[in-house]
Parts: sequence; structure tokens; C-alpha cells
Amino acid sequence: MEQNEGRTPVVLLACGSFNPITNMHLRMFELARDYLHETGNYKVVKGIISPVGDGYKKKGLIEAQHRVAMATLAVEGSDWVEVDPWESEQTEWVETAKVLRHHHEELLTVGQHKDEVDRAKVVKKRKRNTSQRDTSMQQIRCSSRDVPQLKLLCGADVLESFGVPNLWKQEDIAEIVGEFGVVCVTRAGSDAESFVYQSDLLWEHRRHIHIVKEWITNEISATKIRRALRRGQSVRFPNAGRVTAGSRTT
Ligand SMILES: Nc1ncnc2c1ncn2[C@@H]1O[C@H](COP(=O)(O)OP(=O)(O)OP(=O)(O)O)[C@@H](O)[C@H]1O
Ligand SMILES: NC(=O)c1ccc[n+]([C@@H]2O[C@H](COP(=O)(O)O)[C@@H](O)[C@H]2O)c1
Ligand SMILES: [Zn+2]
Repeated sequence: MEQNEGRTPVVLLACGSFNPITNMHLRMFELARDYLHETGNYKVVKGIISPVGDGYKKKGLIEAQHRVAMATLAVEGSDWVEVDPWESEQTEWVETAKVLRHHHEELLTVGQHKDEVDRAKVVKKRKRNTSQRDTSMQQIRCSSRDVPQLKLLCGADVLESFGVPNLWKQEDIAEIVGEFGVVCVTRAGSDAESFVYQSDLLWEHRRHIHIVKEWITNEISATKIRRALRRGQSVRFPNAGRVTAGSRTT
């Protein structure tokens, strides 16, 4: 039997400043994909990096075109993660729920187009052989189910920011965790599990919140990279990686 048969296709969307992109941003995708595949229920078909637009106006944020260019170079070595500039091209800051909606619509459009192509093929085939009608119609129905689920990929600090007063609309949080789902990678200084436990809303949707444990901790952040660059320090080979829980290297 085909290994991926019956698995739900998933697209992972990571929103953020990527100011600049770091190894850990790319690693997040690998961790999330491994995790979802190990559940046996999902097949990750694509990863999307969506750099925030200049309208976000975060202190020290460099122009979107440069962040997009750096991210594009960074994903050159990946055959499944890509950079999508749509969010970065909007003049106003776009809330994350809206970014998810935009990409969901894109996936539906691609799915619809695929359905139309399939339907046209079936109609053509039916004209040739009417006995194949039932099987072919079944194929059309199957293709609509091929539209991947879209999930937000983030680090635990972003999940915890759901609790910052007035930062996120409650209805957006409900939509993100309830309608889309979240894959959250652990990060030093954040405790995603207890955050979910403490929030009634997140607890209600806990089955849509996948927490992925990164054992090889890497405390890299774009803030630290910017700081090092400001100070003229090297940013090569950031964090050699170490195993948590006090285990010794062998
Ligand atoms: N070391 C890390 N571990 C886990 N998640 C991370 C890590 N670094 C970044 N992320 C996640 O990547 C996404 C994009 O993050 P962002 O662009 O803010 O990077 P950052 O390193 O946190 O930058 P800054 O320090 O400027 O906030 C967020 O979901 C964030 O949680
Ligand atoms: N209400 C919202 O939708 C909301 C609030 C805060 C941050 N965000 C997003 O989270 C990400 C955070 O990135 P930074 O950690 O770099 O600030 C950005 O993509 C930003 O757009 C969304
Ligand atoms: Zn950040």
C-alpha cells in the first residue's frame, strides 16, 4: 500500500519578521514535518515563509524586500519550503488570521482548478467510454479532498504572545487554533504546554495545537544576530547545538 495513502495533506505557514532569517526558522519546518509524519495522519506537502510587511513597524525592522531576498536565498537548499512575498507586499500590516485566510483561499483556488481539469478529463473520457462513469466521478470527488489543510507554524514565544493583552483579537485566536490549527516548536524561555493548559480557549482546541519538542536546543534569535552585527561580531556558525536534560555528548 502507498505509504501516504489516507494521510491528510498539510501546508505549514510561518509568519514573522525574519529580520534576518536564521537557521532555527528553517529547522522549525523540518521539526514540524518530522513530527506530523510520525503521527501517521499527515503528509506535509509544502512550507511557506511569510515575512511581515513594513507596516508592522517593529523597531529595527529592515525593508521587506531585503528580508524577502535573504529568506529566498536561505530556502534555496530546500525542496519543500518557499518564501511567499504576498504579506510583505501589503502596505498595511496584515493580521496573522488574515494571512492564513489568504493562503487558504489560494489553496482552494488551486484545488478548484485541479478539479476543473479533472472534470474536463472525465467528461472527455466519458464520451469515449460510458461504462467508466462511476469510477471517474469518484475520482473527481477524491480530488476535492486533496486540498491541503493549512496550519500556522510558530515558536512557543508566539503562542505565548496570544496572552499579551490587546495584541491578538480573541476571535482571531479562536479562528487560528479552531479552524486552521497550530504547530508550535518549543523555545527557551517559553512553556507552551502550561500556556495551553492555563488558557480555556487553547485548552478547548488542544487537539489542534501540536507542540513539537526540540531536543537540540538552539537559542538563536534574529535579535541576537542583529546585536552581534551591530557590534561588528561574527555571526558564522551560531550555536553549535546541545542536547537538553543534561545529557553528555558521546
Ligand atoms: N530559536 C527558535 N526556536 C523556536 N522558534 C523560533 C526560534 N527562532 C524563531 N522562532 C520562531 O520563528 C518565527 C518567526 O520568528 P521571528 O522572525 O520573530 O524570529 P526571532 O528570531 O524571534 O526574531 P526577533 O528576535 O526579531 O523577534 C516565530 O514563530 C518564532 O517563534
Ligand atoms: N494580532 C495578530 O494577528 C498578531 C499580533 C502580534 C504578532 N503577530 C504576528 O506574529 C509575528 C511575530 O513576529 P515578531 O516576533 O518578529 O514580532 C508577525 O508575523 C506578526 O504579524 C500577529
Ligand atoms: Zn520573534
